[in-house]
Amino acid sequence: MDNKELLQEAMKAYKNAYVPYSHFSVGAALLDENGKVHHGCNVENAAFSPTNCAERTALFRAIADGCRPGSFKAIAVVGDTDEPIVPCGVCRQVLAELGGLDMPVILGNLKGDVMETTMRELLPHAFVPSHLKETKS
Ligand SMILES: O=c1ccn([C@H]2C[C@H](O)[C@@H](CO)O2)c(=O)[nH]1
Ligand SMILES: [Zn+2]
Repeated sequence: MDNKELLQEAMKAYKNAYVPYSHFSVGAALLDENGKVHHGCNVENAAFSPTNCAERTALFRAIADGCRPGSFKAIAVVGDTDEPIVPCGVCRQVLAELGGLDMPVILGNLKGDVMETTMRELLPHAFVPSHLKETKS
């Protein structure tokens, strides 16, 4: 599956976004090592803070379905932004741990603009699980 196809999968998830508060839909498509696509959309809540972004919905869904951290091939994300959408800070932290620092991150918008990057670029000096092992008890 190429970047364009994965962005199209993200567009399918975009249509399922539950966004009664922001009216800002986001879709994500996460490609696993077996070629399966795990879809995610943002799911909002009247209390606001329980809102889950599209990226984390896709990652948590894949983990719940048995995929393991670091095993993903790529994630594509789309939103209705002037430039390709970028993940929020919370999602960057989760993407760094579950996706890994070198996972390709394909960012797009409805106009067809595309930017390909990695978590290493989006979250430099990321706090990752190996840092916890540096604390001796
Ligand atoms: O990369 C992003 C940026 C924002 N959102 C969601 C959170 C909220 O529902 C809405 C507005 O921030 O968009 C995502 O899902 N992914
Ligand atoms: Zn987010």
